[in-house]
Amino acid sequence: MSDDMILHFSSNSSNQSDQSSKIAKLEARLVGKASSAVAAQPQVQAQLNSWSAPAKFGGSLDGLPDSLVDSDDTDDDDNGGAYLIQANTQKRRKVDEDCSPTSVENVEDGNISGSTQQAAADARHRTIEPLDNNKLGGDVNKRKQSRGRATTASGRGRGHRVADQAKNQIISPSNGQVENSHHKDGLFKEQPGNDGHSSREVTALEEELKKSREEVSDSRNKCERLEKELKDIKDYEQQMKPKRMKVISDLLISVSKAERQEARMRIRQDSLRLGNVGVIRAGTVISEAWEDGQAMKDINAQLRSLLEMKEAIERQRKSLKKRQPDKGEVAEAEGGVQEEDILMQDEIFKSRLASIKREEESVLRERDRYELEKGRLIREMKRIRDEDGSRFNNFQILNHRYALLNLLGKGGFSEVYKAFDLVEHRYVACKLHGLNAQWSEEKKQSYIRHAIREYNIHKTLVHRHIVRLWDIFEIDHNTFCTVLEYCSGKDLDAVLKATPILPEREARIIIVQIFQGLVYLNKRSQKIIHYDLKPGNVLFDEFGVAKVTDFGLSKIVEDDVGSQGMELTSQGAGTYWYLPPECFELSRTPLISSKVDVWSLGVLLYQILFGRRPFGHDQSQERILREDTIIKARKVEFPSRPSVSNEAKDFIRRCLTYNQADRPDVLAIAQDPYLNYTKK
Ligand SMILES: Nc1ncnc2c1ncn2[C@@H]1O[C@H](COP(=O)(O)OP(=O)(O)OP(=O)(O)O)[C@@H](O)[C@H]1O
Repeated sequence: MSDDMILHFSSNSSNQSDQSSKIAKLEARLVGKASSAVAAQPQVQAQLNSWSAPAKFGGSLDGLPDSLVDSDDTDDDDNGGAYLIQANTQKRRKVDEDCSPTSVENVEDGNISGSTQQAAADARHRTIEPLDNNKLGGDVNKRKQSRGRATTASGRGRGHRVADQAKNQIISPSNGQVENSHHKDGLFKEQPGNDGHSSREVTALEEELKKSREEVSDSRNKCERLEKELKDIKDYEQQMKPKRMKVISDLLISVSKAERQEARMRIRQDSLRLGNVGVIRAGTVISEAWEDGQAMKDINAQLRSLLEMKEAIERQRKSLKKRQPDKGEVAEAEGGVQEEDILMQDEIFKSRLASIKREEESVLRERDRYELEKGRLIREMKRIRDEDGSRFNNFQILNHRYALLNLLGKGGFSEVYKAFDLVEHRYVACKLHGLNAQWSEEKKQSYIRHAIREYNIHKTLVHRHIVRLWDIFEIDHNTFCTVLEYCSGKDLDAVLKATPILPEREARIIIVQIFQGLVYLNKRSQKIIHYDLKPGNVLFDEFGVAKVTDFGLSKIVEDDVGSQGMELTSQGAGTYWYLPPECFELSRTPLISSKVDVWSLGVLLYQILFGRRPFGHDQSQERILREDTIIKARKVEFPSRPSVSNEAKDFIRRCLTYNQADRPDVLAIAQDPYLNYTKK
């Protein structure tokens, strides 16, 4: 070992006073025996060989020159931090036991400096680090890297051989015991003062390790306990699920039963007031006819009596006129008094007729109100009759999750039930599509294809103003069900039947919402024409939000469609009052676009504002077709009452532009100021 190296060790010494005095002593000796230092070299080398051993345990070679650092010692890394600490602890304990003052003397005699001993203390100190920092693996790896770097820098010189030798002295892989004959020989000794300190440290570390082990074991137990608890809860949940479903559906069923009872009771009461369907026999023919209830009878009686009164007064007036004196009689009648009486009497009759007219108007208004109530009653009667005749009226649970409650209404080929989704816990509308058993297999397949097509279009639509379609499933060979977002408000058709004219403000906000839904349909990559916009296909939720439904006739606009639009292949379908002229063209296959929906909304707004449709209001579908009503609908006329803003009329005119090419499409009309709600 060179003097440099010895000096290097000296420079690594701590500031402990006893160590320092030893260093000073040793340095003095080294200076005095410069020549003997060379002779002493092999001995120092031997001692260093043994010294490097403890450094190995804690990876505490940092203080050593690069040439002494071993890059091949991967064993400790592989065994992991805990093993390393254990080995270190055992090693240190052994070192503590082996160290005695005598051996220190020997070291001094052998010209090793106190700094070497300090390096050993440093090494011990560093071996504690991994435990203190609680990151054993990381520290080991770091040291491994630093050792790797050191080797690259210095190459495998003499220091390497020293480290190799040290490595051989470190741990028996089988039991982690230190195998260093030098220790046994007492070559490596420690100061007595440090001895007590180290053993306290070791004890503390051992206790800490024990505690950590206990904590690990506790955590493991806790983990197992929690896993078991979780499993129990899951099992319990699984067990409870059907029970909970049963309780919820039982409650819903009892509420629905009460609602059914109430609905039937209300019908009975209203029937007494408004009327009922009676059976009329005419020979062998039995037919149904409406029989007015008491309130209607009273109103009609009132109207009749007013009419009779009116007629009586009219008769009186006529006879009064007959009694009017001629010129000769007037002269006889003392200055025309009789004439004045007649004039007065006529004035009294006129006044009475005017008051009868007012009364009559009031009764007629009341009768109109009753007529609306009667209409609602007739619809409710029909609903109840449909519900009673439905095969789904016994509160079935469909597809293991949809609890059918009460019938909402019946369409052409479907029944719509209010239902409760027992999985998502929300109300839904189950639309039950029944195929007619009499239909040919081909017709059934065509209907199913059509419904699946509708489902595929509708299911992708997610918008506030479009009714969501949640699910579809088969019930049996002839029936399948689509599950829709439930809209608890009425549909617009029912609203208009109850209140045929809405204030412009309310009408406008309904139309704006529908247009927003249409804009969504036209901004998708796959544009959609609804094609069947009418009051019955606009639903309201509980907050009055309008939503478009029924995509049964809707068309997907393919990408390659020209500017004129796509071909209308299903001509004849739809509700004629709401379809534009191009849909009735017979000379060629019509080309259609979103302008169809713009026209329909123009008709809808007109109807909401004026209580009637602009074209063919009183005509049947068949007559509209026969008389080319829509083909002739070149100009829209507005009634003088109710009064409606010019903006609304202009907007309707734009929607009802006869010429398809001049009519704006959905995205263009969406920019119209009438649909814009920003503050002016
Ligand atoms: N999602 C829904 N939420 C609440 N009620 C609904 C829903 N869908 C339909 N209804 C109601 O169910 C009834 C029947 O609906 P359906 O769509 O079958 O009628 P329709 O349009 O007259 O029939 P079709 O489309 O077969 O001609 C209507 O009164 C409608 O208001």
